[in-house]
Amino acid sequence: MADSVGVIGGSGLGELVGGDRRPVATPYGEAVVTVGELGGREVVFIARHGAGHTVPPNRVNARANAWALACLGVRAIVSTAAVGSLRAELAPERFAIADQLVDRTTGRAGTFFDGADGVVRHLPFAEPFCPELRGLAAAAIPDAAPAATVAVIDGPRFSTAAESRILREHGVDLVNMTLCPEVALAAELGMGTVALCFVTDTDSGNAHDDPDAASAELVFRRLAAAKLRITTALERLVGAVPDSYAPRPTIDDDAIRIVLARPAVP
Ligand SMILES: CSC[C@H]1O[C@H](OP(=O)(O)O)[C@H](O)[C@@H]1O
Ligand SMILES: Nc1ncnc2[nH]cnc12
Repeated sequence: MADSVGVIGGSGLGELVGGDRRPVATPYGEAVVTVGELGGREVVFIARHGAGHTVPPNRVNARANAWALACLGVRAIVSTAAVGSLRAELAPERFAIADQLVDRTTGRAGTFFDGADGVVRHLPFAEPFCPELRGLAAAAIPDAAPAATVAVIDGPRFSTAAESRILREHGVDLVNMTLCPEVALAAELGMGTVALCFVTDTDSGNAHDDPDAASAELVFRRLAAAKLRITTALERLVGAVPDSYAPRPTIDDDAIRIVLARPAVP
């Protein structure tokens, strides 16, 4: 049987597939998954912020989520991310496929290889997202910008105008609060990721009275209005992942096996 595709739903996608939500105990605490169907195939769905957006970005248990998906046999992860845009050409309501990350988060548990049991590995991360999955996404969602550099900030507050300007001057296209360390943790467990970004706002805005400047109210309103578009794009992308999909080798299998054998805590 084909491997399930993992789907991590971001803001606005607390519920996506029918099926029972069930807790999975992991060494890092509980993950909540729903095994269901999307795009004609079995998916393991995780709502990043919980079903009712009760988990803020700085408290997402990304290690528990990645560990649960890997244990359930997932090899490809398709995620969604609401993003603020720093570029006029990436206007609100556009899709973009992330290809680079700038990690501006602090203090998040960002690795499975923290040396606790003597297993130390260093993830190659020049290409944080899986090129094969990005190519599939670009073909499946032709109106999406095919590449974008995303800076990930701690949140939950949005950026100041100065922070936003500095990111833009440093070549960043989009801003988000959750893709780090999620993408690296998935790669550490041998899973490939593609992130479908949906532009909800212009971050701190292009003028002091920019109506597209970020606010949670605006982000949720735009996500709600676009839910069908986002779900349809996800279905296409999930349906495009071939049964033969094999992630790029990242960390050696022995080390991954050791991480996945760690005892779950109830
Ligand atoms: C609700 S405003 C900010 C919130 O939206 C994004 O979430 P996600 O990446 O899960 O789609 C952003 O990262 C923040 O968590
Ligand atoms: N402007 C922004 N900054 C960070 N995360 C976001 N998610 C949606 N819009 C955002």
